[in-house]
Amino acid sequence: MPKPVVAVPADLKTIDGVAWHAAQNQYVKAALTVAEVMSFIVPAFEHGNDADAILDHVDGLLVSGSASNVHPSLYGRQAVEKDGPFDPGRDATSLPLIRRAIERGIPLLAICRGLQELNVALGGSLQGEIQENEGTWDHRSPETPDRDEAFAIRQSVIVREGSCIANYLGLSGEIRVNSLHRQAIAETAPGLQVEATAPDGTIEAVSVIGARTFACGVQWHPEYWAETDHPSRQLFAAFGDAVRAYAASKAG
Ligand SMILES: N[C@@H](CCC(=O)NCCCC(=O)O)C(=O)O
Repeated sequence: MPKPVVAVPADLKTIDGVAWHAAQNQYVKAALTVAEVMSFIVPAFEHGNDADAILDHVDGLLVSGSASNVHPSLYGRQAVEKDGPFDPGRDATSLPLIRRAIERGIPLLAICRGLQELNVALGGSLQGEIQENEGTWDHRSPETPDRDEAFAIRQSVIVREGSCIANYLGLSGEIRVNSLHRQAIAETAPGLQVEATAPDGTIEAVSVIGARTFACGVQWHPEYWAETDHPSRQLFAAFGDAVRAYAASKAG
């Protein structure tokens, strides 16, 4: 069977004054080396993308992290300056892909911003600057130019017993993860169940209730240490297995 392909929504970024549709290497590399799937980077157009036309040609959907934030208007709030930076093209591409992948039973792994997009796509809401809330940790990365340091594994997360994530990891209870976010789920979407939380109560993982296949979002970054960190590797390997199963089912 040919190597399966997953869609990866790009970010729309300006690099040296030029607009690029780009995905970070760490996500597509983990997809290739650990999930053993290829990535099809989807341009982040605000108008004109056809989610079904894209999903007809792939076997999974991998929604990556990004320093940009989902626009608050998508979950019923007025945007204020500190809610940015925004990427409306990414929002307009990811949310329809997420909804249709779930409806069509196509495997979905959503990471960090991707978990936030999953929650908004299904009708939930987000909160910003969570570190300013009383009793909430600072989940942002340390100020450092060193990416390994920024993505260092440094935070506890409690995986709920009997959850999908626990099944994929082969364990429940405390795991250690990295953390690079200042937003988090406020209201969990109706179709999602909480799979893991940080000791400060921050939601760290969700899954789609009744999903026909792998359909999870995590607030941490399993892609970054996917080759060396056990829970990270387990998650990407399980996603890859679900993608291969879906591809095989399409082949009939
Ligand atoms: N912007 C959102 C989501 C955070 C996120 O996806 N972080 C990824 C790390 C950014 C990078 O690659 O440098 C939030 O802040 O909650």
